[in-house]
Amino acid sequence: MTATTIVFDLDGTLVDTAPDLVASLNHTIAIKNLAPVGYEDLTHLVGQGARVMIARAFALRGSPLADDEIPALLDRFIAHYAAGMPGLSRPYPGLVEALDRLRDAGHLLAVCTNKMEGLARPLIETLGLTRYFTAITGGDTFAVRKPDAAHLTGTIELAGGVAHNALMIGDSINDILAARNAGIPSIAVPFGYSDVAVETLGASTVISHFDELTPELVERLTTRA
Ligand SMILES: O=C(O)COP(=O)(O)O
Ligand SMILES: [Mg+2]
Repeated sequence: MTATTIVFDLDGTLVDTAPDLVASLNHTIAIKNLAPVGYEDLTHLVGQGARVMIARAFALRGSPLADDEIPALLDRFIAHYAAGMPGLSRPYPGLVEALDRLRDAGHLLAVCTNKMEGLARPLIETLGLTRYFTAITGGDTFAVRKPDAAHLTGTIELAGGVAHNALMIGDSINDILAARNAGIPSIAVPFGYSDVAVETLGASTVISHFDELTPELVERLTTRA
């Protein structure tokens, strides 16, 4: 079996970060006395990094931000989120076993997230997962981010792999589109933060638990006819 680069999205795929994202977002919008957002709002807010999430939350509460207000609020979010890490965030069930299994099969593992790299790395570190990944890139690592193919292909290259033998696993349209834009097969997971049913995202397949993520599945999805 040849080494495939298996690239994971972070928020809603590797780790259930929702409680901490919501808490830090509510800490941020509380500065203008806005009503807190809930988990059900998160699927419409998350996906393009903290800056966009903050802007969307203020707009959702009827108080859209001027561009020059965003940097200070982003700092407020980052300080709160970084101080609480890992908070209530936990890897999804079966993840660690799947990472062990895939690594033992000789595959390269990487993270490609639209979260800022400076938040993604310490989160992965505090959860004890850094050692699995040969590359971790964020929404601000390159000039572009998911769904741009170059974020994904740049991650694969940093991981020491090749785009023609790679697989993307994610919870949202940005992940599946980035894979499609790069000509890479993809797996969608339904336990994350998609605002639509993951079956409609156009992934190569859907798995509902990491127990299903086996070397055999990787082989099947990456072997070209
Ligand atoms: O933090 C975000 O907005 C998105 O993060 P993800 O790309 O890991 O899902
Ligand atoms: Mg995600």
